[in-house]
Amino acid sequence: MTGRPFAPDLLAGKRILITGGGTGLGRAVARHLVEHGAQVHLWGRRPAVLDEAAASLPGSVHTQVVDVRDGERVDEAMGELWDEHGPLTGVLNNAAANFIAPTESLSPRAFDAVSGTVMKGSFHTTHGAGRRWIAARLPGSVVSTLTTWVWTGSAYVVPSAMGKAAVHAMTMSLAVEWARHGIRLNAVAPGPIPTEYAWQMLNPTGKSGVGATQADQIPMGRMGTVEELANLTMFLLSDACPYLTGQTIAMDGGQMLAGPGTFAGLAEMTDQDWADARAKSEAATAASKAQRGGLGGPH
Ligand SMILES: CCCCC/C=C/C(=O)SCCNC(=O)CCNC(=O)[C@H](O)C(C)(C)COP(=O)(O)OP(=O)(O)OC[C@H]1O[C@@H](n2cnc3c(N)ncnc32)[C@H](O)[C@@H]1OP(=O)(O)O
Ligand SMILES: NC(=O)C1=CN([C@@H]2O[C@H](COP(=O)(O)OP(=O)(O)OC[C@H]3O[C@@H](n4cnc5c(N)ncnc54)[C@H](OP(=O)(O)O)[C@@H]3O)[C@@H](O)[C@H]2O)C=CC1
Repeated sequence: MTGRPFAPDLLAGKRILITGGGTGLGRAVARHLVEHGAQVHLWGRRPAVLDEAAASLPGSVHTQVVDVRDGERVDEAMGELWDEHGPLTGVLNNAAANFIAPTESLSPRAFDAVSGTVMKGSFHTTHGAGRRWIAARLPGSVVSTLTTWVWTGSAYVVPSAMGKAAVHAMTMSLAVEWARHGIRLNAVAPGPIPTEYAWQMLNPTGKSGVGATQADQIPMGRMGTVEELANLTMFLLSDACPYLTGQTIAMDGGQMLAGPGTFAGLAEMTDQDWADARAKSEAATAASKAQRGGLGGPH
């Protein structure tokens, strides 16, 4: 059980922007931020979705209609937010687009719709906050929600994997460039946490349910939870560890490390299976020893 490891005032005095905060994980994390004392701002493209999300959350929540691919609109909205409410203390780059498709079938617009939302959207938002923090000599914390595909790549979601890898590179690069300004950049890479919109894009039919959206090949035997993601995100957005920067933290129950090129599947073997395996390999060793003459084992 995850519980509530943090004090309710962990984020008191923080003002945090969540892009794509009207649905799914962004909206769920927003609730945890508010419940830990933060003022929260939600961006997305659909006014009704944002309004409904804001109304459902306790505490101080503001919304703006922003397409993060539009750099000029991002800067304008960031200026409005700063002028009306004051400086942000943190940004959560959560907005994303994605769908499964054979890469050879993608049009240029399809590639741009996904990669642009992730890569350009995260850059524009980070840049809009970062240049204001630097000008005002204020610290800041940027957290981006990525995927483990930044290390492994993934077939059939190539524009997303490319966009997320670019934001992983931005995280490492700006962590160094902006460290002297007190601005930190980190990222989280969750394994599957089912949400309505994402599953319509990633597992839309009865035949599309493979590893990435399933629990059966995850060593911990289950999906992640919103509470786990929210706790990790809050830790990174809080003042708990100001020395932490430039890191992308996988939170996937060991999924990425249990690839088909490893022996992870042996978790299915019973005690009898293991006894049989040992007997077979010991027999092979004995046969080998018999051919070694006087040469024994390790000394
Ligand atoms: C499981 C563990 C890891 C999970 C990691 C999760 C990653 C995620 O990011 S899930 C996030 C899912 N959420 C979303 O995608 C929300 C936002 N999505 C959208 O806005 C749409 O679904 C969008 C991605 C299609 C983009 O919409 P929009 O910007 O309005 O673009 P268009 O509808 O005009 O489409 C642009 C272009 O893309 C082509 N296209 C759309 N869908 C598909 C598809 N399924 N397959 C192939 N191509 C597609 C569309 O035809 C357009 O191209 P042109 O025809 O050349 O104009
Ligand atoms: N769910 C999962 O298992 C995992 C998710 N992730 C990541 O977590 C994040 C949230 O995903 P999830 O909640 O599942 O998916 P959702 O589809 O629910 O969230 C995506 C959000 O981004 C917004 N968005 C999309 N395009 C734009 C745009 N151009 N400008 C502004 N906002 C935009 C959408 O709102 P609107 O359409 O109204 O603009 C939506 O609210 C994403 O970054 C995803 O890659 C990572 C690993 C696993």
